[in-house]
Amino acid sequence: MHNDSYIAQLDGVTKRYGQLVALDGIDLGLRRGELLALLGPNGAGKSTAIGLLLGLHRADSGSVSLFGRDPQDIEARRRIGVMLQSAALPPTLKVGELLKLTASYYPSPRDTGEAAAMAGVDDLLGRRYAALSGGQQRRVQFAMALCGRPELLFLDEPTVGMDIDARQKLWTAIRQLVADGCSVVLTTHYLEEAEALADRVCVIAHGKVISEGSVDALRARVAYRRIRCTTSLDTGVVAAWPGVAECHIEQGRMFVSTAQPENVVRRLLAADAALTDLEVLRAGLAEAFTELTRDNDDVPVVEKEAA
Ligand SMILES: Nc1ncnc2c1ncn2[C@@H]1O[C@H](COP(=O)(O)OP(=O)(O)OP(=O)(O)O)[C@@H](O)[C@H]1O
Repeated sequence: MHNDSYIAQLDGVTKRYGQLVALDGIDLGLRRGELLALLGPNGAGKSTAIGLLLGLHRADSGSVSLFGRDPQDIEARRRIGVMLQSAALPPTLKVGELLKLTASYYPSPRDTGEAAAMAGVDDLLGRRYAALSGGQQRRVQFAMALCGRPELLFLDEPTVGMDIDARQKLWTAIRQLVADGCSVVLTTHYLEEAEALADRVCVIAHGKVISEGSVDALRARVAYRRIRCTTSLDTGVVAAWPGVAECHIEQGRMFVSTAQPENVVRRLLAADAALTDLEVLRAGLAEAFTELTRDNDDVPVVEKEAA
């Protein structure tokens, strides 16, 4: 059902490409001022969801709205900034020219120098876009997304190809934008990115939302804890203990996954009096994601009846 508190919404949306059902009656809403991360395996439907909200595709059924309007409405489109996975940009233009051109499409654009500084590309303004590295091009695309002073930013895998420093700087810029009231829809395969930035996470698999909530709420759905320690015990022996789901050695330390951490810790200490560096860790988003999507693997996406 349409909800006025959402600034972007998919309401019972189905989208097919031929017989392939990319989105299967999906409901998705974004509230003003929040950063919503869309997670999901390859082909889950994340980019299709964004494409519908941008008016690039039309839904086969259900309704799509952007600021309460049709996403193809120019009034709605002027309020957004977009960074898609692939951008075909005129190769001969310099970065400064690209930013000026982008800003010219908007009624009250951001100063291009400010957009460039926010994206960390102020030293690239005189360079030809086509001659930049992949990571530099991504940062320029981010600067372009900021040119219109957007109220809502769509970032589709924004940090792919960026080095650690560039990624950290982009995260800082995104946090600042959200602190200033900008809403963000982010897709990412880097779970630490969602963990670092998202107010809310929506896990999509096979065109459906399979889980939704805060990072903490998703983590809490995972019963397992991770025990980490330095021990001479054999992984095969520990793996066979009751309640142990998995056991391996990483960089000289043993990692044990278990839903019964107290019992396993007692047994570890009893079995190895020389055990050190003991830590019990809660599950990360990575474990939650793996657990959530595991049951959805290998489900065919093709609808039984042709559209
Ligand atoms: N233009 C298209 N024509 C045909 N099929 C498409 C098209 N675009 C997407 N699909 C299919 O729709 C499904 C959803 O694709 P989509 O790109 O939305 O997934 P995604 O979650 O963004 O994946 P990724 O993480 O790989 O980017 C996939 O099975 C994909 O092959």
